[in-house]
Amino acid sequence: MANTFQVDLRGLVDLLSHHLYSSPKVYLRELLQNGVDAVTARRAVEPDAPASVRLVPEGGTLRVEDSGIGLTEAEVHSLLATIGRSSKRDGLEAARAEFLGQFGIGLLACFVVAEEIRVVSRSARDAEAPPVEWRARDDGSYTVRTLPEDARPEPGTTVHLTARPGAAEWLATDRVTELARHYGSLLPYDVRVGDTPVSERPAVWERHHPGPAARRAALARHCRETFGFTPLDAIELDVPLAGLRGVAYVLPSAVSPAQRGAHRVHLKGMLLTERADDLLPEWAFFVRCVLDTDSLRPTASRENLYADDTLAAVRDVLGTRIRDWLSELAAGDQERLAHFLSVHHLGVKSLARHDPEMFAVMLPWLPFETTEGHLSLDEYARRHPVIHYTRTTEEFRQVAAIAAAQGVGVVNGGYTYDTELVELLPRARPGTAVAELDTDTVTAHLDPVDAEEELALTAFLAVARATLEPLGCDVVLRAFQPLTVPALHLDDRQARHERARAEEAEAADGLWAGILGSLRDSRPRARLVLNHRSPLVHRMARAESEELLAAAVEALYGQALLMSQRPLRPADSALLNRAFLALLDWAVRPQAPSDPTERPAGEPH
Ligand SMILES: Nc1ncnc2c1ncn2[C@@H]1O[C@H](COP(=O)(O)OP(=O)(O)OP(=O)(O)O)[C@@H](O)[C@H]1O
Repeated sequence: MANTFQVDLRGLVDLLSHHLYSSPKVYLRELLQNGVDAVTARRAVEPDAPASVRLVPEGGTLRVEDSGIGLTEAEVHSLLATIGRSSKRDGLEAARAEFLGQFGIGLLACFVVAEEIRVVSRSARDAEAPPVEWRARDDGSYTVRTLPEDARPEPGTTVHLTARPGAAEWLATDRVTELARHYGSLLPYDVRVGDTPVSERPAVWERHHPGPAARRAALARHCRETFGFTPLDAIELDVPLAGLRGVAYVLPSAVSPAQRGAHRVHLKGMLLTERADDLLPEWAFFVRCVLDTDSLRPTASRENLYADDTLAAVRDVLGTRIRDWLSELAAGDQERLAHFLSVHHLGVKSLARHDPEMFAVMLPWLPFETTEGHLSLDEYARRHPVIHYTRTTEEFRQVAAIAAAQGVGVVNGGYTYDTELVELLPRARPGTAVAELDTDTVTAHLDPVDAEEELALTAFLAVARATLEPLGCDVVLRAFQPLTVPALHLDDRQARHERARAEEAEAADGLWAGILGSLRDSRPRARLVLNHRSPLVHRMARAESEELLAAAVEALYGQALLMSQRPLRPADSALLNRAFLALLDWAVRPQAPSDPTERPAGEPH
């Protein structure tokens, strides 16, 4: 046997009125919306009918009067008293699109602030129908009665709210005015609180301005009032197919790409949400939009947009519009573009990753850190047949100065998106070559040292190799600029990764240790490149004490490691400590006394 659900009315009313919405303030939006929809419905059959919604707050009560379609007694029973029933859903899709409401639950939001809702209505459709009164309490009970003719002579509806204890502030004049302006500033009808108009139509983007400069100033003012910042620029949005108009304001300072924009969306004039975060593609995080549309659908709480195909299509169109604006800047107003990029290059880079056309358009303008300063990749490609890049900033810092001194240009790919973009370059600019900079490339660009000269340093090199062997570091001799750098520590990311893996496996167990032992020699190793042009290296090579030499080599290794800005392993820190103390000791150690009778100071006679 099929049964039907039992509904606990009190629980349902509580759920819909208290838990669906994020704040009590939405009660006012629901009332405004019902009034506006009722006027729309009446004008559909009676185009010249008055179109007004008036809110009258008075000592803990609020009255909302509209000149809309009104209701008959039968409609009151069917529409007001049936949760989930809506007159706005029954018609054709096209007629439905005219209304703001659709779910049949909006009126219940009033129970957040009121303990009783009283509706007095008179139908515009049926001239014979008397006024009717519906009184509902938050326990789910209601009464209906007809009223005498003069209780409401004109068609339309009046909703009376009586504040629940503790909620009177929501019905106070100031609050009602503030909320009515907040939600209703773009509504198409005459909306007033008392006698004060709420509407600010036409919207700033629909107004006529004497010239482009005046228009720009008006938009900037609007942005300050709406969002509290002066925009870098205003991108006008006009998508007739989606019945959408508005503005995207460009933020004057950089924001994190992860922070999704909070956009203001009006639906047929009514403010739907101030926090729409799905309206634009992710990369467009550098703008804040305000717009009015009649095609997007709200969620039931009406505080966000329903993620349907229309929203996806609108997102694409708005993304294209912002992209076109960027291309227009690149083609016509490079000063403004440069200013924009100095703040938002990260957003544009993010966009360029997935948009080859945008990448090509922006290539002459997007800045990258290179060994020759901040340059565009186009400029850089003109100077260097091969664009070398590092994947991390740390690698860049390590080799940049040295590579630059040898004439090898390097781009720092360590910043967000940069490696990805450099790797895309050959596609956007066929004929350019890019290559990741590795230790072999760097070493290959350092001048080899004459065999004879190297031979003269054999003893020194042997001590250096023996000293650094336990640290897994090879020693090679090269000649390079600048002279002030005595040694260079080179260590590929990949090499480090391999080594860490091998060390880990080695520590694991006997079987692995055996297998890996046979591979030990093939492990990639770090490299200390000694600079044959460095006077310091030569002085070290002449040191007579092997003990001093070993300490000096360790110090050189430690200094090169510090210069590479890489995190130190415990063994490296220990070595630095040891080398520093050894050199200190050497420096302050008393020289061998020339006169055997001379005693070091402080020693007792
Ligand atoms: N001021 C009004 N004038 C005429 N009819 C009204 C008025 N307010 C409400 N109604 C009728 O009551 C029905 C239910 O209203 P309610 O606000 O609960 O839902 P809705 O507006 O249809 O949809 P939503 O839940 O999306 O707001 C409406 O569909 C409408 O037919």
